[in-house]
Amino acid sequence: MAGQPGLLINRLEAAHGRSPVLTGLDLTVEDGALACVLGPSGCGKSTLLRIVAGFHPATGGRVTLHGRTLDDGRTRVAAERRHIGYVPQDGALFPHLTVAANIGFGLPRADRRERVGEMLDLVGLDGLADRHPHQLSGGQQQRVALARALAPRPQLLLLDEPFAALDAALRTELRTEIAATLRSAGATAILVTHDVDEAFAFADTIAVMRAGRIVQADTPDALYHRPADEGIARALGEANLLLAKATEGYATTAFGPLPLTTDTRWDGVVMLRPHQLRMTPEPGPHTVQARVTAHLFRGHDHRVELAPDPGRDLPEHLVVYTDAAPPAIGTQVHLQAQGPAHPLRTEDHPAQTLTVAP
Ligand SMILES: Nc1ncnc2c1ncn2[C@@H]1O[C@H](COP(=O)(O)OP(=O)(O)OP(=O)(O)O)[C@@H](O)[C@H]1O
Repeated sequence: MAGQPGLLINRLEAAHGRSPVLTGLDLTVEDGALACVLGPSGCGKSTLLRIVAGFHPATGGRVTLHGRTLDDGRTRVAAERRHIGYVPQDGALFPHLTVAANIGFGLPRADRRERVGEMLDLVGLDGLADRHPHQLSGGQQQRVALARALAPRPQLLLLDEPFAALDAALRTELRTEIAATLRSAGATAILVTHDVDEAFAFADTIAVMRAGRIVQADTPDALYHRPADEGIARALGEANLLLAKATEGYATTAFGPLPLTTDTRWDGVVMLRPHQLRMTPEPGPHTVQARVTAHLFRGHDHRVELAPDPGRDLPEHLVVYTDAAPPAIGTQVHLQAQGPAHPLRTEDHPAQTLTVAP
């Protein structure tokens, strides 16, 4: 049932040989939710999925699916008895079997034909049932892999960077399409990726992973606008960090007083995302003068890098995203900030919360 915790992972620990990989990882995925674990290469994402799937043992903690303990570091339910589907990076289809036989593999004979038909329909591959994997495009192969994983009606589907081998355009198309397919099937799924765009396109919940732990899990919107620290802020996108002094109800910055995302009084660093800064030709109240140092057309917008005038407690570079064509490199402009600014812990500025408003 949607809203009920389907998968519960508590204090999970795991190692490869003597090297610890997961060091007390917590994650909850509600039934019917599409969750994404986002983290850099090597942080332990695949290991996490492999433990949930039953291919790798936990050394501590607990993995529970619908109240049933799958692994508590001592006893483990066998992978084939977990009712969990797994789609690896390369799809791993059986090369000598047709598409239909790949999807129907392991299904009870009685409803195999019907279920294969449903799955082909779901992933939009009607008419390709008799082909072999080598006669399919990369995207079609991944759709077959998804259909094969969904065919036995798993309680949970695990996707390990399933779009990594595809080119950029196909990746974008397929991740949106597969998210829609999973939603229409009411599936509960976890996708692991190091690609933030993929996480945004796919997930209801993003869990940011760092060095064997989940450091923050929330909706994409909440994570983007209210990350807990600088590392999480940068994992979700570009960020402008400013020094701020706490004032009643506001943070005083080089851009003047800005409202905060929380009702905390905050002395330290605050974050503004690039779309919260605006370039104007004329100075105005609380504007900061800056010189355009670089710009990049990205199709949907322009990314502009600017060097603010020194001596204002600002970073060397600020980043602005704008729909309008940017001024030439070297042009002096004035920057205006739009709140709310978000208080952020950073390594250099472990900022202090002064008081929390009642
Ligand atoms: N079979 C293995 N034997 C020994 N060490 C391993 C093994 N598999 C993974 N590791 C190590 O465990 C750590 C986590 O690996 P894992 O594959 O889980 O990370 P990941 O976040 O999925 O990385 P990527 O995004 O590159 O796939 C890495 O340091 C890796 O080198």
